[in-house]
Amino acid sequence: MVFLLSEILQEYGGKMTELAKVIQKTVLMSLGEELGMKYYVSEFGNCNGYLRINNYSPPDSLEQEVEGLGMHTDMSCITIVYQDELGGLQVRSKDGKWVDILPCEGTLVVNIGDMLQAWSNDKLRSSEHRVILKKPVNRFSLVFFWCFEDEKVILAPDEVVGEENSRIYKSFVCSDYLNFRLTNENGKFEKVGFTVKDFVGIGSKLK
Ligand SMILES: O=C(O)CCC(=O)C(=O)O
Ligand SMILES: [Fe+2]
Repeated sequence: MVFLLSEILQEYGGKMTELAKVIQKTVLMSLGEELGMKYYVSEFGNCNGYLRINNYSPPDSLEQEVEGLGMHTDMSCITIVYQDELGGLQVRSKDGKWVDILPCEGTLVVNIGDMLQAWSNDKLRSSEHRVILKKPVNRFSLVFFWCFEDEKVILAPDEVVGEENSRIYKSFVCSDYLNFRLTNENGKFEKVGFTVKDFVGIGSKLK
């Protein structure tokens, strides 16, 4: 059984890695074809994938809205999400409204994460999202996080910032941001809403 599971993970993980690479390249090309080709390997060539299986227990009561996962941003470059047929994934719009991402057979959802937001100097935006539990049954999702290597120093290249724009983020080490989000009270986004902009945004009052 363990053997079988590891085989499945290996097979699935390999496919997801291939898919993540294609999506990552496509997203970078949206910033400019030449730029995408140039940085896809040099900057994103050592990315790693992490697969998470989420199993949400049914809520005790459905009288009020129950959050299975509170509002957050992903710490990845990109995230690929498969949610089961129950739905419940929501993304926050620019004006702060929650928009349902309805499940659709054969469809995966792709989020931009904080690392890509910082690397692209906000040209690509990390989505604020959450999960609402709507039915009295377990909900499952499979989430594949495509991330920079821990030791990577993240700094938007001058070409990405653009001549007329100013740089929004100081350079930072990937694992320092992960630690900030995972261990520091300030970084617990669902509590205080601090994200990569608060961590290394130029002009951030945090430090
Ligand atoms: O369960 C979902 O649909 C999304 C989960 C999610 O956003 C996450 O694991 O970061
Ligand atoms: Fe997420």
